[in-house]
Amino acid sequence: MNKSKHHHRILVDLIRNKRWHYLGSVVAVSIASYFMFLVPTIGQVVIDRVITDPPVVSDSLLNRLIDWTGGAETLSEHLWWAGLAIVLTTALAGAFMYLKDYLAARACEDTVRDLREQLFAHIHRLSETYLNGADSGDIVQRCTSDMDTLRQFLTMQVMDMGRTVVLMCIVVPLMFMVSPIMAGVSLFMLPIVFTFAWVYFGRVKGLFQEVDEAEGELTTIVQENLTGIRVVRAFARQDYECEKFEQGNARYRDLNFKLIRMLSNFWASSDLLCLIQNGFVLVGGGYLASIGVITVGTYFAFMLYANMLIWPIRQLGQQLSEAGKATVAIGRIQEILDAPEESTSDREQDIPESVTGDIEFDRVTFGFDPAKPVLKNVSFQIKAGETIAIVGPTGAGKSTLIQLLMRLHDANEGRIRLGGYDLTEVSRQSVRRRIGTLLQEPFLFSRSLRDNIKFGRANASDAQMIRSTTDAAVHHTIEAFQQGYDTVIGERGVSLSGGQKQRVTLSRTLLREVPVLVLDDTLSAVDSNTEREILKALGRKRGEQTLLIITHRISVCRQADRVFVMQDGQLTEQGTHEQLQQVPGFYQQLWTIQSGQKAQFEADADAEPADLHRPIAPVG
Ligand SMILES: Nc1ncnc2c1ncn2[C@@H]1O[C@H](COP(=O)(O)OP(=O)(O)OP(=O)(O)O)[C@@H](O)[C@H]1O
Repeated sequence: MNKSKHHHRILVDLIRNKRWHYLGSVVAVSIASYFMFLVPTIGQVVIDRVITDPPVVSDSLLNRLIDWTGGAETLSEHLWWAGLAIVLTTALAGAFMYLKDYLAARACEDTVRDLREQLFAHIHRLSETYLNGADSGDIVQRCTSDMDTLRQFLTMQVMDMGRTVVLMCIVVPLMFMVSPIMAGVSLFMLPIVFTFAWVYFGRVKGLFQEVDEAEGELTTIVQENLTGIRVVRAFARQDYECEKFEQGNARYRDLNFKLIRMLSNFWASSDLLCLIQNGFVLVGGGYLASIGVITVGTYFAFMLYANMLIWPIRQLGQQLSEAGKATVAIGRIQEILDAPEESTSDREQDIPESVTGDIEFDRVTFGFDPAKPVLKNVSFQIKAGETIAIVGPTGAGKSTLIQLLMRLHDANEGRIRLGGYDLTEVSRQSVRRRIGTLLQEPFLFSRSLRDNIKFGRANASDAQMIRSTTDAAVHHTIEAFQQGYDTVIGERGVSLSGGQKQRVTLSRTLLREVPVLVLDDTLSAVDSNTEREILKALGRKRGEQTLLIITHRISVCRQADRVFVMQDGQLTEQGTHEQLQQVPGFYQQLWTIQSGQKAQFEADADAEPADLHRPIAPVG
């Protein structure tokens, strides 16, 4: 399908939901336009009947109204009636314009809100593969600045364009009915003004885009510097980053300056064109009135009609050519909406709350690129309540194994079962609700500690929350904060240390009381005392939950019922710590290195403290 047609269809679908509001605003603007047309007409009739000598009488509705109220004499005695009529008609035009603005704003804002919600919900359903490859800054830009471009287009430009078109459709035929020759004089510059604006803005469009891109680049620099400010400081690269920002900033200023210059040229030249049009009406109409082709009243009315149309037409040229910007924005939004969601099937049901923590991998093979498997024919069974430590070199596939268990991806081959349920036959959401995970990188929201901890179980009581923070060895730390659990933590929890963040996220996971708990290298960021406390707390729950701990530490493996060794996507060893340390292989090597390091550390610790201050013997 033609891409831009596809984009327009999305817009049409959204607008269709609010069609009555849009229709109402079109009706309102039509009525307002008619009243706006009526104002000069009242002036025209008054001039022709009361001021002109001899009076000019036509068969119009207004003339008949004057006759009905007592004729021109009565009107000249009560000229304020005409003034009042003009005020009332203007007020009615204003009221209908207000109604049109109200209905249109409601419709447009609702349309954009619907689209925003649709987009946000879709982002939550996007596939893991898409999210892994996506640039989050770009997605944020599409959800905010592109959405705003679209909002402005719908709420302002479309409405103004619609108003101009309706005005033209109503006023132009009426002008021709009043005086075809004056209509010709008043309108002949209109196509020129429109074309000038259209062509000019078509040419400036590229510059608009350049300004947008320069602004985007500047935003990216600021965003990156804020996120990575500690790295910049650590490498003492502030000057370099400031210089980079200055370059981008200067480019942005230069482009904006160029744009403003070009726009000033446009406004000045188009003003001139519009004034030439007014001049034609002034001179041409005056001449036609002087030779009696039109009445003085008609001359007066057309001076106002011409002004009513020429300025909006100038804007219309600009708006139409700028509509391209909105088309680009909706195209970019549509690209996200078209991105693949996590797959679901009709057979999927929710896994029951009471599911046990038995896990089975049955000849599972998986690769992000199926041609290059990351997990190769992995099989194992874990009984509910077992504690399993998973070790292996970096990149062996340990985290990927957990991602498959959580159905972030589906296996290319083989079956994975949780509590006997084949994961492909149950909904992803329900699987994730039954597994508590602690990721390598702790993430906290910029909310209070209470909100963060209760994130996975909003209805938990404070007592339950405190039990989980105590288990995670962080309760006393939180209590020491001035506002305790109500302490609001900065973006990504910057006011907490790495270990504290890790423990808060652990308490958040512990609070969920799920049959399976996964710690993905979580303990590496805490000191050995905290590790011991956490393991002790987890030990108290031993047998209640299946616990999978990805780790590099033998001290953790010793506490596990079994140890799995992953190497190059395969499960190469499994058994208890005691069994595996006897078998030559990866685990034995790990144990040898770490127990050797421990022995060395203990020997150093036992050494005479004076040794540290022993004078260094001269070399040679
Ligand atoms: N999203 C992804 N897309 C493509 N390849 C990936 C992706 N995530 C991981 N990989 C690759 O899959 C392999 C296994 O990665 P995984 O994160 O499972 O290793 P790991 O054993 O957990 O390593 P570590 O101990 O360093 O965390 C690696 O070669 C990695 O490069």
